[in-house]
Amino acid sequence: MDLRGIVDLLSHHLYASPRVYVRELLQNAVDAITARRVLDPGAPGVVRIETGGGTLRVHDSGIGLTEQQVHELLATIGRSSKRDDLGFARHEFLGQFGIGLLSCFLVADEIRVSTRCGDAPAVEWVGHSDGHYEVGEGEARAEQGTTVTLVPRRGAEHWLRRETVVELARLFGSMLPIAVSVDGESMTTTLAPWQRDGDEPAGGRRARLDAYAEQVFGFRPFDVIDLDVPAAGLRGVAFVLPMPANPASRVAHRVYLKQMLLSESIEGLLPEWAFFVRCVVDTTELRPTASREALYEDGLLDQVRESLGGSLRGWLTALGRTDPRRLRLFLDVHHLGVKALAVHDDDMLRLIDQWWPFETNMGPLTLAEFRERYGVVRYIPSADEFRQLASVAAAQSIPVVNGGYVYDADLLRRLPGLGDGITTELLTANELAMRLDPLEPEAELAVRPFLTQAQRTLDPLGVEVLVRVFEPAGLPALYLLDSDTALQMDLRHGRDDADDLWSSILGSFTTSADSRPQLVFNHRNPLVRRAATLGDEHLVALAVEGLYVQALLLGHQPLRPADTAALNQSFLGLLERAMGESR
Ligand SMILES: Nc1ncnc2c1ncn2[C@@H]1O[C@H](COP(=O)(O)OP(=O)(O)OP(=O)(O)O)[C@@H](O)[C@H]1O
Repeated sequence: MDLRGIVDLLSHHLYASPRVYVRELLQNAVDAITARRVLDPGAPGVVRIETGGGTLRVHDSGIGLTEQQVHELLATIGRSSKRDDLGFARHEFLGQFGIGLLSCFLVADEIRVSTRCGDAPAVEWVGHSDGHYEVGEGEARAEQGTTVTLVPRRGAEHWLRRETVVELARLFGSMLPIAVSVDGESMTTTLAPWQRDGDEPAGGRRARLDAYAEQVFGFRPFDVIDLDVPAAGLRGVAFVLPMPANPASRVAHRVYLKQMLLSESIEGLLPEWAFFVRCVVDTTELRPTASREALYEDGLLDQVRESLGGSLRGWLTALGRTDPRRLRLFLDVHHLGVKALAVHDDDMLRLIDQWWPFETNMGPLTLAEFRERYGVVRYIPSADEFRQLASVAAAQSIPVVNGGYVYDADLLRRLPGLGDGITTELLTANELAMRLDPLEPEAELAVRPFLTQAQRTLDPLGVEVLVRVFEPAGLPALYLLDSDTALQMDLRHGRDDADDLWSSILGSFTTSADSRPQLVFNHRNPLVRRAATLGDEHLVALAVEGLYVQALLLGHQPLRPADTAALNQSFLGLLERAMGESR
């Protein structure tokens, strides 16, 4: 068979980079040692890699191959000694597909395998990338095991250089339980992040993990969370990011399979909401895809995802119980993620309820604190409306929460679902207007002429005029526009400006009720009282327009061209009157 097509397939479609050849060689060496130790548990376990001299040599003290196995296993694509009689991957091995050795053709033109199994004579197999191979008598080997020699392809020599091999052997093999060396230098670390050493001093493990996260992920973790899913033979550590993460960004984790690095960028290991951690895990049971760069989506992976999500949730709730100050610090950075989660998860909603300070018109308070002080959780679902109403509501002693930030209105709506007799209530501009005190009948009668004239002045601007008594007395008028009315106004404007078809479509959304924004004059305000008793109609009109625009500005409302015209008219008119009088 001509292997060139197969090599092309592997390099362009299966493996992300030729660097995986080191992983595949290490993996075969480790598997061979595992196989030998099944028969002889005390057998040596070393992998020595040598560079230089124009080739790369990988020696292992593994089980080796007989001549018959060489013919059967090395000369046939897809043949593997690591599957059982039924064709299932055998649990103790890393390999299973019978194609890994071919990845060496990504960097080599020739692969030589010199091997001895037990007392059988040594054999040498030489395979070429064009598909032909020879099998012959091997050089005598003092030790049982295998040496794989790669003769580089032209242009691929750099993949076999010492520095590259050291880097790749460390990357893929540093956590292996078997000693790996390159030109005599050890590649294996003493302790993997998920391992514990009884002799390690208190705080020593945390310092070690912090250093690991900094080196591998580039950040000093806010905290570390141990992960353990026995069903998947999974152990690991989740590092909590110390900075906000974009919930939409790809979250990739480092996954080891039986302590050999599978990939640095495995997605889908955790639930989507867990974007605030990066993990390093080792698993014995999850299955890799043939490229070994992703995990096979199966029921076990689902189970792992759920269980790891549970560990993160458990960490969060425990933090709330044991160290609320740190939980607050965590929420400062990751509240968006936790809120996203709380939209569907009661435990997280409780956490937000207890620990996340909301903006309220009585200062920042958690919802639990708010309830304790004021009972009903009254909230305004839009930040603009909150800004408009907060101070007036406060002056009437109506405490209210700003539910206008991302997820907040959803969370507030869900809050009563937590039970414990929690009640919430929406506060709209209209409701606030209804809570302002009406005038005594006599006073009401006295202001009627003023009200009629004010209404006439503001009719062209589409505003309804009211007079009420409210705090603070220093505020002459309040502009109230709730979101429903604002929508209706937008639709009406759109309908007036649009062509027939579009305007009939918009018309079907507008309600027949004539909802207009309201300007509420404050009868407690001395200026308003004076204006109400003025006989001078022109001056009243100027004052009403001026107070109207001031109320708009206080309510952070945008000025339409008609509002700006009213502002000019009132300002210039009042100036003129003032100058005329002083003349
Ligand atoms: N160093 C080695 N010592 C002993 N046998 C080996 C060695 N390298 C390869 N083999 C044999 O060659 C077979 C094919 O190896 P190859 O790497 O192509 O596939 P695999 O390891 O079985 O599976 P995968 O494609 O998943 O890596 C192995 O199943 C094994 O029997």
